[in-house]
Amino acid sequence: MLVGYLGPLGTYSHAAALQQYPEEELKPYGTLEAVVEGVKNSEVELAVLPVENSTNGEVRAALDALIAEIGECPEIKAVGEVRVRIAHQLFSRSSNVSQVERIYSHPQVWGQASHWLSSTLPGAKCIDCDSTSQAIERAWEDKNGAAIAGSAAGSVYGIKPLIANVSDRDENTTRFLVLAKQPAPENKQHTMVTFCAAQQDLCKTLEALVSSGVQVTFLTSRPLGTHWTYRYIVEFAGALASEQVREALAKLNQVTPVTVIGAY
Ligand SMILES: O=C(O)C(=O)C[C@]1(C(=O)O)C=C[C@@H](O)C=C1
Repeated sequence: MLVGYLGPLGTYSHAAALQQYPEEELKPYGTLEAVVEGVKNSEVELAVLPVENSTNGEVRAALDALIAEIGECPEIKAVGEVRVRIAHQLFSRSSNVSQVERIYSHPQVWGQASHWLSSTLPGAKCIDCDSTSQAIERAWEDKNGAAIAGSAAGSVYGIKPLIANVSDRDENTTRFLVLAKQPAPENKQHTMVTFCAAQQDLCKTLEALVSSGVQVTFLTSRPLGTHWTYRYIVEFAGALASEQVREALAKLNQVTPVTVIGAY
């Protein structure tokens, strides 16, 4: 079985794929969008996609890519979840942190190390990269550059960190959804759905869930660009096959059409 992930080797997505599928063949992709496309085009049977970090919240690019591809290909579903401890380190060709002028990393990382960055390197420019491993490659071409990445990325490139811990929080964790072109499992503990609603209808949609007795565990919104209508992504506790969740989805469908993203 082939499992897609945001590469190259050594990214946190690679760690998630290895943690969940140690025996399977893994296929790296260059961007989060390409990971979801890989599932859509059946190049891989499964893929891991980061969706939420305990320090910095939702991974917006990943959720946007997932919603866009599900719109085109509704067979894509989340069928599992993997949680990975994220411990950031600073890697640099320079041996002195005061010489660092530019820092390379994945944009999701800035909010996971913002206190460290503003206290230690307040003047440094932050440069977005497609992944933390790519950040090391780019920082190595810059004599006043440094990358924030994990220890696995350092091992892949055979380098030691200049600073061993730059995360704002020790318990920093990212959760990844496992994607597949399969029906969402009926018996898992959590369900994720998406729907569109005007601002004033948000309470009605939540009421549909809460009055059915399900507990909402995650909620995020994206503006649709019209004033002021949103796409919501909501996760709640409960198996798809349970009476409670069936009732919740039926009630929600009466307010606005709902799409099941998956269950895990
Ligand atoms: O760049 C990586 O190493 C990734 O796997 C991406 C990613 C993310 O998009 O959230 C994964 C986990 C961390 O939160 C930081 C970056």
